[in-house]
Amino acid sequence: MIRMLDDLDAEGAAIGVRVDINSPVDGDGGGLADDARLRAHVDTISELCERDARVALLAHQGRPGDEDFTDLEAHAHRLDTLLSASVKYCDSTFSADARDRIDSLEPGTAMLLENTRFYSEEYMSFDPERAAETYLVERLVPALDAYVNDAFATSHRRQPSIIGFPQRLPAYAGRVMEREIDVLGNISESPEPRVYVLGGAKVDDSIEVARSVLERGLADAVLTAGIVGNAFLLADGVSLGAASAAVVNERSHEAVKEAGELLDAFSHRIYLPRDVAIGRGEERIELDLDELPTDQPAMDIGARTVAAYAEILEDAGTAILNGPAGVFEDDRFETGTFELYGSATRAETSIVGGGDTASALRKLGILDGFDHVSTGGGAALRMLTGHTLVGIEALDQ
Ligand SMILES: Nc1ncnc2c1ncn2[C@@H]1O[C@H](COP(=O)(O)OP(=O)(O)OP(=O)(O)O)[C@@H](O)[C@H]1O
Ligand SMILES: O=C(O)[C@H](O)COP(=O)(O)O
Repeated sequence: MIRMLDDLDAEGAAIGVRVDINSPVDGDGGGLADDARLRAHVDTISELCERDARVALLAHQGRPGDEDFTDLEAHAHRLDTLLSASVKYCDSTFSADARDRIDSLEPGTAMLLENTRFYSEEYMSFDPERAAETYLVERLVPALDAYVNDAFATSHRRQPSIIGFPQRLPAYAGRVMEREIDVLGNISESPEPRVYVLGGAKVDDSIEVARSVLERGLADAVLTAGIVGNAFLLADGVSLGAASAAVVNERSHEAVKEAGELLDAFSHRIYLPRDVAIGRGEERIELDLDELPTDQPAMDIGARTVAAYAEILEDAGTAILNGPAGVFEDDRFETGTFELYGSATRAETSIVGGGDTASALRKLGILDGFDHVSTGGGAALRMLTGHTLVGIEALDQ
């Protein structure tokens, strides 16, 4: 059974709370370019502070070697502004100083510990038992009374801060985690017909999702768009042109073959774009499939595809969407995503996963129309295929 915050005796307790505030950062100076993930955790942190807990926040930012691999000072300042309780910053994660500062936290206040991935163990994969023996867990456990996992978006990772602490401390799901489990953990119970829209650039991941939901009978229809749609068109023998084929092949060598296998097995449940949009100079030009190939890459789905997909989505019991329909960052190619996702909001229930997708919808101003916008990318995709996550399993004590 997974225990929730309601089960936690918070008053005066030192609570380690794992959050996922991994965010886009500004190139210069390491400021935050988007604080949506920080806002998502406000409920959990505020509630614990209001209940007089002493909150030690654990989080990562970026991956070692990447430009967004930064310290968490800016995150702490932003959380301090977002919350009515005070949030301090500690520039180490489990040093003696960090432990002393946890010990002297005032009830009703929080402190963000340094980027967990500054320590190499946190960027490795462990079994839960081994994760519980890492330095991070060993050193912090004596300073903590309980652990809360609110980092749904990282809970597919076998990392110590996710799966180690529940081996050693009473463990609870935070409010973000609770909401995500409620919606994504019961996907097979959601209203039918269930329609998955798979767009974006992660062709291999999306094909894997398509395979899984079709084989498990979770999907009544899979609508393809973005580079994923182009891979399916190529697999169906449509001659898109060398430029589009190169974009697909750059992403994956196996995609067209695997998409072809899925089409052989499930052709009646997989839907392909009927037209595409390309750029010529400043202009957007839509081409039907019989007007192809073209020397320009297909950057969006066209109006005929949007209309056909909208009919299916508006009748859906559940619409589950991941990945934009086109290169939404370019004004000429945002309409496919805007129209397609707009029609999905008219389904009985609409669920969106994927960080880029959420930021596309925020840019297009249609994010509020969805019933559930997951904080997770890879984690949400895994749940949407009917699997659980190691971090959630670890909470099941
Ligand atoms: N036809 C296309 N050609 C080139 N790029 C495309 C096309 N369609 C969509 N994209 C690109 O796909 C990217 C987003 O895809 P991605 O699969 O990463 O989304 P996501 O699942 O929401 O993200 P994440 O899982 O990282 O949170 C966007 O940058 C968009 O420009
Ligand atoms: O952004 C995410 O999907 C999560 O924060 C996990 O990050 P990771 O893919 O670097 O483990």
